[in-house]
Amino acid sequence: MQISLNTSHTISPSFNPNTRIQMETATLLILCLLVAALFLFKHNASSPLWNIQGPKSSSFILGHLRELLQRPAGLAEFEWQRTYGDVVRIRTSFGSEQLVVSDPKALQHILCSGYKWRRSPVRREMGRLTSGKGLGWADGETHMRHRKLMTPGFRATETQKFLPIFIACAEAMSSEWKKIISKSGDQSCVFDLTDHLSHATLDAIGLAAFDYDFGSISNHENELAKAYEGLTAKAFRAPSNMGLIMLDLFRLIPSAVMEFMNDHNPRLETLHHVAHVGKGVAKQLIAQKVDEIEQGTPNTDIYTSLVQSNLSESFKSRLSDEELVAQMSCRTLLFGGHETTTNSICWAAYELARNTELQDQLRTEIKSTERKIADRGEFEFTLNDYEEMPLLNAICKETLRFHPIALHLFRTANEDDVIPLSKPIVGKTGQLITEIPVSKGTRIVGSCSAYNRNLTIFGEDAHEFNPNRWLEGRVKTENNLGFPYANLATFAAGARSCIGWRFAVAELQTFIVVLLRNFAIRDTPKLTRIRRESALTMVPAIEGELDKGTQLPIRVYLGDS
Ligand code: HEM
Repeated sequence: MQISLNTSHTISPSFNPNTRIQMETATLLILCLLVAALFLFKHNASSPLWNIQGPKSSSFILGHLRELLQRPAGLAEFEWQRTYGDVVRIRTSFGSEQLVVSDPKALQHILCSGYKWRRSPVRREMGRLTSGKGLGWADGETHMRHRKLMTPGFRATETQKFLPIFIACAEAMSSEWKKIISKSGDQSCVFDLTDHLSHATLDAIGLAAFDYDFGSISNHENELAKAYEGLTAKAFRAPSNMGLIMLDLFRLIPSAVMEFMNDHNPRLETLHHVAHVGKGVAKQLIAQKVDEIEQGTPNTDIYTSLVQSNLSESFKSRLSDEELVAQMSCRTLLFGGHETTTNSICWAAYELARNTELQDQLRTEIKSTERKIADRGEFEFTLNDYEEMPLLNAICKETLRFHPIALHLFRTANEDDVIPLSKPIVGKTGQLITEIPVSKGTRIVGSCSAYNRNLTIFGEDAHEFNPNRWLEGRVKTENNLGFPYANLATFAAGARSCIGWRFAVAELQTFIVVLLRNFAIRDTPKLTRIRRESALTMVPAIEGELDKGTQLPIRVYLGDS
């Protein structure tokens, strides 16, 4: 996840107080960075990680940051994993070091250690920028308090209640498509799925999480929906080299200074605007929910559940109004639950569009389940029906394995620790290393994409998209290391694992079912140039057209052929 920190904007010659604040901020920043670089240089001279192997870096200033964050998603990690094993030492800015970890036991140890390993300060700051001081920002005790209050809204029983919303949103998008296709003359149209799905999933999260109707499938005028339009493309994109260095060194700057600089950074105006509009809507919603609860007519949305559990907590454990507002703003629920599902559905559609045989097999499974539902006198799918559809589940699992949209989990050791390994790695001295002692402050990046290609767990063909591995029972799940879904790292694990994973899986299942019962989807020539781009989430883009942002052009036919 990166914030674009392009520094090429021009400074107006006319003096004004804002300009002075910006210049002072820039000077302060440069000074801080110089001191930081000097500190790092001295600090890294004697590293306890000296025996861990990793690639040579061609740049002292940038280390491997470009390979990790500017190349197509996952490629560098796959190469490093193949060459050096499941723990690799890389360089970041000014010779600093970081471990890239895809070893299952090591990841489980780090992610499930309570708060022994913390989210990095820069990632927390991103959480604050996108959602205020909500769950994504909170740490330690505060995080535990936020998480406890939010959990009831995400249980399996709640997810079942959201299914009609997901179906309605997917059907509304399909109706729009049918209208457009019927006017086209040849029974088919090319749709950019990133755009259409983004509207449909925004409506779904709005209704399920807040009982708030963005109505964005048919109407693009809602202020909050407009603020969200293309947010990832506008605010988050692959950072420049300078952006990479600053992101890496920000960890050495006191958080109050970092917050001040970001709050006054005109480049982050889009995020400030979204936060401002989101806060206004959140305040209205809190008042409405409290009112409904007091009248004895509470809704079933996630936010009502949060306000309800908050009211029932002892005063000391309650969230403040500011914290409740933060849960509503973008990252916490809207961001957490919008772009993530949009892109996962896109990747499933991409795979299905390129494999018509698989698509036909799945359509047969959908039709046979529809007959079963009709036989019991009902009309719509339930979570149980999805559960009993082996191919649907295999495709969802394989999509989430092969295309994990949250690529990296950044963590910093909060105390000295020893990381255990599932499989020894060979040290620089040729010795086998079975555990890695690390000191407080050690930084790791957990690689979801590399873990999800682990040959021992997922099979020798782990680098191929093949749903059959799940149908044939070839995936090792018996030693599940705490990952919430299918032994995949896609939703992380432990105290900070994805709170919305059930929601995400049910929404993915629903959109696939509704798409295939209404349409046949097919490849377009541009799909041969698809690139997995690392923005805030892993998004589809077209090689040679990266400046156009996210794109997934798919040909859609009415009916099933
Ligand atoms: C396919 C879809 C999704 C994927 C792959 C995904 C993945 C993740 C991952 C990897 C994390 C941990 C990030 C870290 O610790 O650095 C996370 C956290 C989170 N996710 Fe998701 N997510 C998805 C959908 C959702 C949905 C639908 C919601 C809400 C409706 C949601 C809400 C959250 C929240 C609130 C957190 C922060 C949890 C905490 O810090 O305690 N996510 N997600």
